Amino acid sequence: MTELTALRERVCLFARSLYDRGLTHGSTGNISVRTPDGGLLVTPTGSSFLTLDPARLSLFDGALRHVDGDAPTKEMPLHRAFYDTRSTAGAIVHLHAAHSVALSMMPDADTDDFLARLTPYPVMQLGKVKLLPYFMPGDPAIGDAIRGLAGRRTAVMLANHGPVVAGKDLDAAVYAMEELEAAAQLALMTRGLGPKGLTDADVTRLVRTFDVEWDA
Ligand SMILES: O=C(CO)COP(=O)(O)O
Ligand SMILES: [Zn+2]
Repeated sequence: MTELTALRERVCLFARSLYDRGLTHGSTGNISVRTPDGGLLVTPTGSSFLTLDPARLSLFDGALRHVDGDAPTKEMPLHRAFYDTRSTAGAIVHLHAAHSVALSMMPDADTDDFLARLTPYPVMQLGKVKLLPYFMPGDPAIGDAIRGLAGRRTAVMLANHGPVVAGKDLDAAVYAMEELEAAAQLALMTRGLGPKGLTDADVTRLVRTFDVEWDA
């Protein structure tokens, strides 16, 4: 099996797993991943994570021209913006994950630091998550907003829509996305109950120990 064939299957495996756990639904969500030759493998627009066909994923060459497979996600501007501003990005995952979306609509949401610091892994895998305003799905302005962050954030939350996470590879992007959604769920579960979160000293230690990119 070639590296590209294995990557096609891994995209579909993760997509199916995310779908099966209700982390996105219907034909929502999209994934892109760098190919060994510097191109991209992207989930097709209108496709469901339940039934992705590895052979029909959209393939882009190193010059990011569409060369094979179905038409790509309409969120290409968003994916491109992350790759253009974060040289370390090897994969991008976007979902319509319910707890994150619910938290994005709270009137007191912190737009610069979306997730309360309740547990260590979101700090370690996401750093600070920026809450961006609502845009229509597919609006190129989402890409402009991500470019405006100049590569300082690994994850953004699109208000009333869904999270987007960049990772060094597909596994890292998926795991970090799972942390984002789990952290949003914990924030909602403990909302109004005065949970004892991590201290600033705990966060500083995590950032230093795990070499977290921290946009102060
Ligand atoms: O989540 C989505 C839009 O934001 C899904 O769109 P696509 O089917 O074009 O990937
Ligand atoms: Zn979406």
